[in-house]
Amino acid sequence: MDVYYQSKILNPPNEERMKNSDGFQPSLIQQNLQCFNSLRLKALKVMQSNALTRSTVSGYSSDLLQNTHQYRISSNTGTGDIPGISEVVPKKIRFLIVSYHSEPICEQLDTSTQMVGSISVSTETQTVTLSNHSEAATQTSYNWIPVATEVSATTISTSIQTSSSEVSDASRSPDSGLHAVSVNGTSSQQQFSEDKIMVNFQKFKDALDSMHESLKASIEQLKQDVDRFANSRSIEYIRSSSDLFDPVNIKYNTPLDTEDWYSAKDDFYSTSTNNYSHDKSNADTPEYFYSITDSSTDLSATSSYQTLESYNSDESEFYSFKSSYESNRSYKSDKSEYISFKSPDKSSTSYAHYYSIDSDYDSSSNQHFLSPTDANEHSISLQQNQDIISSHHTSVDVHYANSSNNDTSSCEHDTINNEDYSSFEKEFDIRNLVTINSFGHFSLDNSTMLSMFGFDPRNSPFVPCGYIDIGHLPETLNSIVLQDIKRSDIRYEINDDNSYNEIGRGSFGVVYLASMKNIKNKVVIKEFHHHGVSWEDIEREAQILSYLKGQDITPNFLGVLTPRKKSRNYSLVQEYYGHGNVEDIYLEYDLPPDAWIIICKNICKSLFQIHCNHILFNDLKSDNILVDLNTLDIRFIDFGMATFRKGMRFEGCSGSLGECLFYAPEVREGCFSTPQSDIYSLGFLFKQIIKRANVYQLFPLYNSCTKIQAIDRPTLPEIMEILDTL
Ligand SMILES: Nc1ncnc2c1ncn2[C@@H]1O[C@H](COP(=O)(O)OP(=O)(O)OP(=O)(O)O)[C@@H](O)[C@H]1O
Repeated sequence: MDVYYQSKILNPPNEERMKNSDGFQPSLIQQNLQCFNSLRLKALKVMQSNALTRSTVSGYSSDLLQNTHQYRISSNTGTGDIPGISEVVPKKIRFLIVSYHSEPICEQLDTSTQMVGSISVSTETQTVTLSNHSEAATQTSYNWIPVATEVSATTISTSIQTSSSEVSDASRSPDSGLHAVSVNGTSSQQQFSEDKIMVNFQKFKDALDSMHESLKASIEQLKQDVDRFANSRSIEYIRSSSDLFDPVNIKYNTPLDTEDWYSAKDDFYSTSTNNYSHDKSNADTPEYFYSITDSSTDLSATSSYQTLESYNSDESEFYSFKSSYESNRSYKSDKSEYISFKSPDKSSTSYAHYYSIDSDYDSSSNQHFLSPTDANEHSISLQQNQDIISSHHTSVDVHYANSSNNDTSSCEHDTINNEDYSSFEKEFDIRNLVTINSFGHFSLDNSTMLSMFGFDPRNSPFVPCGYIDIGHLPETLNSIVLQDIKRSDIRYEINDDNSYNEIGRGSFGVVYLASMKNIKNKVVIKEFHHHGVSWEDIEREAQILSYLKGQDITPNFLGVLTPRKKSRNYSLVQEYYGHGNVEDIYLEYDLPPDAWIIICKNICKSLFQIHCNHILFNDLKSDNILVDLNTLDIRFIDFGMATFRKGMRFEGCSGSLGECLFYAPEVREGCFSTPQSDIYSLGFLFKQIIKRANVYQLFPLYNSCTKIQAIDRPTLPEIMEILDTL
């Protein structure tokens, strides 16, 4: 107590101190906060403009091969069950990860589960389709407007599972496109009774129903706007997708240059993800096509793309595809109009369109021109962007009409075969072009994926959760060189009985107090048990500590101490910090609630910064957080479970984790951890602080952070916002 009150006078407020501290990087947090805020603002704006009063839906997949699924249905009334929260947390849309699987979900299904329904969200067609498989083919489609257009996928398929009888063949097949039991926010389907799942399903349906009502008017409005654009040069765009998700062909009359409206819906992954998320049974239908009709010249052309086969492994992805361009007759290139397909990002442009037929490619604006913009240009060329493709093969079949007439029956024929990795270019005479068909395959390796996306969409749970990739994160931390500490520089503190002064003991080792040459503060030596902890584990923890060094997240990390005897293990050396861990503090000190609130804020701030560095802590509990009672600042220790850029998963030991209640339920069930699972553990810590230190203000936060469904847990910026009001 004394220490605390004294500190209030002697030390500047914690925030000031952090700002002035050398290593602290406010930009990291600020940029991420900006990202969160812009997503939220965008969402709020859409909700307001659509008069969404009750609920809305947003969802996206950030994965090319269905591994990571982002899905959110947020009912604004849904937060009402937490006392006080509905006032504090206004209508918001959160972007939380639901589940993440590195292999097809079917492997995680118990044989006693049966698919009872599926939810498909398609940003391509802007529909949500609910299918209830337990009744005879009930399927309902809803229109929607994606609220977050920065990252969105074409289609997300989500299945609802429940416990009973057999898994259907469709859901077992890795290629079925049905995956991720995300409705409950986790893949822990066994944990829910059938009733509960049906109730949840109903809740989803209700939420979608009301969303549908609210959005209907704005969709109508959108259509009217588009119609208003139509002018005398009537070009008809017929846009369609697979009938599975879009039973209605949308027909719009727009002038050719209304590309903004058109491309607004072409989100980041639209063309690419679209191809991977459909059911195999749909393979005969072109999965993606544009059909363009120019009524003034009677020209029509169709461009289509279809994935024939795709798979991924740890090392690479492989796609085989068929794409074609077909026009009803040769094109009279005396027009200056052009149609452009614009993607917001270079990588998606190359990815989605490199196989399409380009007359021109403007890399600065990322535009592809399907027809020449200049009357004198009569050629188009096939291009591939070499940068992103690590292996490639394409064969192209080209048909020309005889140049003198438009008789397609007497076509000239040209075939290109490309077997090597280099880029190729071939010019065609567009005036007589009738069809181009190309078949091919390409694969992307991991490093290519990283260079394209800035993160590996199959691994990183951070970007989908709203954390941006600031600067260039390294792919791994393996290149960090660890500081070797000289044993002669260390002096262990000795007890009266000549034993080393042991200040802590955990499952992985013993922590001794010592002093070190040239280091003013005391140091701690964390010596790992000889058995059960490998050098690789120790090295990984040390690399994470080095990576976070200087950011005031951990006690100052000094390096690694090599054992003198073979019977001992390596040790990590850190500066001594604070007055004990959180558990020690609530057991030994009687801090007032407002001091605890400050400690909680500091914990959240540090955890947020850990996440901003794309690290998951994975072991958040009271004895892994040290508190300085002078400043009420904190430091995280024990990064033995932490992971960089990816989630952590307990392999096959869900039973033995029964005791570890601070782990999120989805993690206990064997799913990969995410920022949201750290938040569950944070909620569990709040609960302990409430119980041990009587800080009842934290109750609503404990409640929301420990929601069973990861999607229902708040994000760290939201938690910090609430803590600021306490
Ligand atoms: N830098 C430090 N400054 C002060 N005390 C420390 C420091 N590092 C560790 N300790 C003390 O030692 C205890 C055990 O440390 P740590 O959690 O790193 O060990 P562990 O073997 O990994 O434990 P666990 O069983 O939780 O995994 C801590 O709870 C804390 O009380």
